[in-house]
Amino acid sequence: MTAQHASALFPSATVLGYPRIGRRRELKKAVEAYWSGKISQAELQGAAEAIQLATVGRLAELGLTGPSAIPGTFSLYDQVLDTLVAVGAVPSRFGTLHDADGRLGVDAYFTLARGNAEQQPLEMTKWFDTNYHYLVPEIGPETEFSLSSERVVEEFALAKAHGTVTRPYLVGPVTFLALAKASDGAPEGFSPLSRLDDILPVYTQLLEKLAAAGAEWVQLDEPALVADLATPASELSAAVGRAYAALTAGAVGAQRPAILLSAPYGGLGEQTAAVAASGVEAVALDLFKGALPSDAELSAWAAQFAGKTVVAGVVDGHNIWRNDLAASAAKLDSLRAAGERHGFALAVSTSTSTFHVPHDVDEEVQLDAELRSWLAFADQKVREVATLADHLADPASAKDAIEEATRVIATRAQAPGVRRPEVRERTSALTDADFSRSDYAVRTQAQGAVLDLPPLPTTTIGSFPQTAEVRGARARLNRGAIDAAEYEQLMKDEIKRVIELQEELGFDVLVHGEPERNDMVQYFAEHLDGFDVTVHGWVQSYGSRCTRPSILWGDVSRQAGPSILWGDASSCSAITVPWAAYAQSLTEKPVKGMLTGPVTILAWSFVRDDQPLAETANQVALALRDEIADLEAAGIKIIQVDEPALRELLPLRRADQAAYLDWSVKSFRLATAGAADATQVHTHLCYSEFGVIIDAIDGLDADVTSIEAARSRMEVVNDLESHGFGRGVGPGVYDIHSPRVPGQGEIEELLATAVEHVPARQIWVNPDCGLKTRGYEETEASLRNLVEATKAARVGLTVV
Ligand code: MET
Ligand SMILES: [Zn+2]
Repeated sequence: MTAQHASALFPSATVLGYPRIGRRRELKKAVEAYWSGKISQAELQGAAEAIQLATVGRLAELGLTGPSAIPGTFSLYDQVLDTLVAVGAVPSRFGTLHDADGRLGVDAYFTLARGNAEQQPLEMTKWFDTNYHYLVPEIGPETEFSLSSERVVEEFALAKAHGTVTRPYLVGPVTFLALAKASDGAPEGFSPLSRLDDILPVYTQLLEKLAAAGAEWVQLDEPALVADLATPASELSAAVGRAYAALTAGAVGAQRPAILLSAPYGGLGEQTAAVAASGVEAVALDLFKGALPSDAELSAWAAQFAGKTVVAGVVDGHNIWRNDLAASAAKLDSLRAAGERHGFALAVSTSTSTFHVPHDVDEEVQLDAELRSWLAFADQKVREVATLADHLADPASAKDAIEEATRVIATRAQAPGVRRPEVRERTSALTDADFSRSDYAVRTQAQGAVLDLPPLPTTTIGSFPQTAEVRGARARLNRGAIDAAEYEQLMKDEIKRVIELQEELGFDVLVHGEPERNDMVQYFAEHLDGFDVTVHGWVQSYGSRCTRPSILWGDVSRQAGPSILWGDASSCSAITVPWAAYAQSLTEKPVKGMLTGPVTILAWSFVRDDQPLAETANQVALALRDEIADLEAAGIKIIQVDEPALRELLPLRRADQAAYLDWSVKSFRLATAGAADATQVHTHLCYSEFGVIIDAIDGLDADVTSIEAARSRMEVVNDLESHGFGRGVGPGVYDIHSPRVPGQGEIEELLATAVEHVPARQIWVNPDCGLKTRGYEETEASLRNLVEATKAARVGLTVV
């Protein structure tokens, strides 16, 4: 057994992180007000501090009382960006963002996140298998590292001044570099992880400052260790060894806080040995997604952690179902026994940060009380963790709470709507034929006869800017201030405006603009049985952007009853048909019908955990298949089924990926395979790491696929080329995540790159994603440039 470190004891209960957007999205409001010049930097700072202090107060109230039990996981925008500015790793393309004192201030921080007139922002991509997007560091041989922001120290000092010693959080050095991309100028094959030795001194310096400020523990987050990334596993292990040898070299207390290395989102697998061998004082393991070793292997596994604290993440931080406390207590009991034999201490935690779930179920008073009793949001999870810590201290004290959880979970299984025979009969009767369309060649011909499209057809991804009027109309409908007929008219007016705008701009394939959709998943959830929606259940998606995932708790089908909208037409159970049909009635050009695909509906909802995802996906797919049939019957010739989340649910371990891709691709095919040959099926995916799942995308068998490409400067066309992707594809030429208007010349260049790599007959021209969050002014200017650039690109183009 190694010597016990002279560090403070780790608290018995903690969470790995907490929502930072505020219970009423106060951070979103403050940050956006700052961006638009409505509040000063000091006011923004005041709002940020108020959220941090409210969090500390709330977590203490919920039972995180010991020193260092409360994580300092606040962020103004993104935790990877926080770490990037702390170590000063500004990509050289931004020039000088540091001030005269070598600091990166708030404006530099937001420039990296949002870009400026000359520079695109940092690329954004999904954080592990979640719907959270982080900013991707760009690291090259030229990147200079220097301590450039002490925000994490200041945040710690703020809480301390108010009486609480928190546990500061940073993305660990291995994960920070493993998630970085090579900078533009870096030589071929350059690996950001090769800069590890250069970044470590800055972390050491920061740890020293934290210790000086009184921090007893720091949390270094290393989720890269639970995923199979491009970096070989042996290199990651070696990096963990080097990094934590350096970071633990100083004495705890005087030179650094004790270190909690956290590994959320899955099991450490073969990285366990490297982590256990490192000198860190505590390790947080995801024991919800990851598993405890079998009884036979437990002892050898446990022996590795001698002298440390194992922080057992037994409460899922990533979904909203009430924890099976009895099962968690059993895991903890066997861990405790192992810990007693092998000399490690034990603490209880969530498996991941809870910022993937909303704040508090008790806010959702409109939900059925029974459904509410099945759920645990962040605050409830804190209580669950505290209960389990009580169990470890004194089993009798937690007995009632554990039994209550067992009882509630049992009632859920029997509740009406959870299993409906008519839905299950349909999914169990499916055969292979239900999953396939005719050959692509046959379809292209049939579609060509119906659609008369120019080369490089232009279109958008579906949504147009959601104006304050549109959102206001929906709020008034919900309040009862206007009736359904009035609301319907307002939406129709908006659709008409959007159709006229697209005609005027010269688009080839139009959209109705999706004004009636508060959210692309929630809208469907509201029209399907088996779902419920929340009022305050916001979670951060990126920066100030939040989504409100729906709750998929029962068997899914289209609702049988009439909708409150569309008078007589409502006797059918259609979700989108009347809006699409209305839009089509206004123009000769084809209007795309817009659906959200089954995988995305699952990924962006909180999904039932009581059956395989494949079964749930097929239920949703059948509902969409019914909708497609109704759209065709209403004269819609192009139908887009968005699957922006296909990549997101991809398991982090390679060994699990094939099974996922099989059911996810099949569910999309099940949704779309009922379409006639002449109906052109589109899909939309919004991320740029296309290469990873290109076979799956091919497997979707969509006629046209639009994807993100502008932010990553068309890198995706290389993947398309090397794969020999043969169907229609629209690599986005306008990054809608930033307010920047792309110039016509810039778009022409992107298109030139695209047609160099992919046959022009396959190319579509479109933005990266929907325009919902943009303002009209910048959108119109950007779309005008897009259409004009396309016209220029068509000149002299030979399409074969
Ligand atoms: C996140 S993907 C968005 C697709 C949707 N059709 C839209 O345009 O908003
Ligand atoms: Zn998108």
